[in-house]
Amino acid sequence: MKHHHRNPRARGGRKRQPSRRDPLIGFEAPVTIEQVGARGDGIAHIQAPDGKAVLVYVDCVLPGDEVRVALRQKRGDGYGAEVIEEIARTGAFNPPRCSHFKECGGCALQHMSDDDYRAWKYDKAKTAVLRAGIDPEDADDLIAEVEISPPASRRRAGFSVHVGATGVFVGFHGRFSHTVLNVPDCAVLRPELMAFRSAFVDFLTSCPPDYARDIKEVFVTLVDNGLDVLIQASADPNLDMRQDLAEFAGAQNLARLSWQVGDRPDEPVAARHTPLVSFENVEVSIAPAGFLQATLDGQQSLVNAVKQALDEIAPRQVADLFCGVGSFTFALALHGKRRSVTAVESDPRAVELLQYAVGQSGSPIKVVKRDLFRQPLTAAELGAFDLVLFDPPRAGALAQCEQLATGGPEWVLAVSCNPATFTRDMRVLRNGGYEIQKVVPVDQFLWSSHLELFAVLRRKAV
Ligand SMILES: C[S@@+](CC[C@H](N)C(=O)[O-])C[C@H]1O[C@@H](n2cnc3c(N)ncnc32)[C@H](O)[C@@H]1O
Repeated sequence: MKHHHRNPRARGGRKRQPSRRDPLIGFEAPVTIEQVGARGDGIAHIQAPDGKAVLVYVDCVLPGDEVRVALRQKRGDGYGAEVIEEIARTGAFNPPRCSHFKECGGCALQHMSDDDYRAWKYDKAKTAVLRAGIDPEDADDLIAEVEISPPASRRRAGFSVHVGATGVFVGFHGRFSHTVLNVPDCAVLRPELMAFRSAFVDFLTSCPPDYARDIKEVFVTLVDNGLDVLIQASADPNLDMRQDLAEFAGAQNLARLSWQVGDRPDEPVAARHTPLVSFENVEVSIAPAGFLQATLDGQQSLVNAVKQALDEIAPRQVADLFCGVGSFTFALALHGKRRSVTAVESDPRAVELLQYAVGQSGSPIKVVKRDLFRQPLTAAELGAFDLVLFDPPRAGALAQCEQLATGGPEWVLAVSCNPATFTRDMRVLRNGGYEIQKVVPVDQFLWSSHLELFAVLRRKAV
């Protein structure tokens, strides 16, 4: 076989230049923090040696703080900068709630006072609503108070794992780094997840390092009857490791422990009880690391908002799009008067598990497997419903919103985990004749920059 060696000069290309270090990396300057940006970091400007204003993003600071920073890396349109000296702290600074706040990449805003934090999340919702084209005078009337999940309430976590010469680490990545940090006093996770994390560190410490080193991540979900755990690894466990894991699952009373290599299907190593969650008293099983709302409080806030809308709208035929295993589906079908629901989802496992729960409970729900990005419900199909709820992944529901804009029903309920795609989708719906009647911000990722938004939309009468 002939090999073609590429010679850039032979083809008139330029000789590759040795990479040159950015002269601003390492540059130090005093700054006053102007505001907290969308990702939770402080935003300020410094003057570079050439006189140009340079945007810097600074962690763990508040507006008004005066600090001396060193530029560490290029970040977007500016530079990530580290505080090397605190000159004057003027912001209402809350003592961080865990010992690893400054190093850990998990939370960005623990140091804000509770009132400022609430106001910051509200502003995030308001920015999304204003960008959707709502008149600034109307925005505050539309947006409800932010519903914030309390500390120690997150019921799902993906811990990174590193087993090496320096020890065993099960936790989160450091800020802008690949280093895995142990997080023994994380303030956002449920105590059951914290106890698991610590037991898993002990387990990996006692394992032969050769087995333990294959483990890259562990996903833990607290369900109604225990913990459902999925280990992501680079190789299959051998017989000894399987035996050890089964014993560990027993000792920790896990509901299920599964193992997955890359994208291959996961396999149960210890299936002790079927992991169950309950929606409107209907038990549903989840797939390993399958989607659930991040906190029970957040799920309840969203479901309550859905129920309130049902009470006001009294629909008869409902579509629940991107339904997962049914966090909203059973409320839509069973709250108050029973009504028929068509629930649509692309993930085959979620479809199967929801279908099973529907069959067992005799709920008036039809489950459909369909890819709503490629094949959204068409305007003609949407004619069968008087209410559509959609709850897409972070990418949003553009294709579906385009169909809703041309032929959607009178009422739409939108749930979003990404304010940017929420804004885009709301614009499409508003251009199609919908009015946003209400927005409920729901914060399930305490002290992070994430926010969920629930919106009620109604088609304007023509
Ligand atoms: C944010 S989750 C919401 C799930 C559910 N509504 C809940 O609250 O539990 C988004 C869901 O959309 C599903 N999904 C992702 N891409 C999809 C697509 N192209 N078509 C249909 N469903 C999709 C995911 O599998 C996931 O279940």
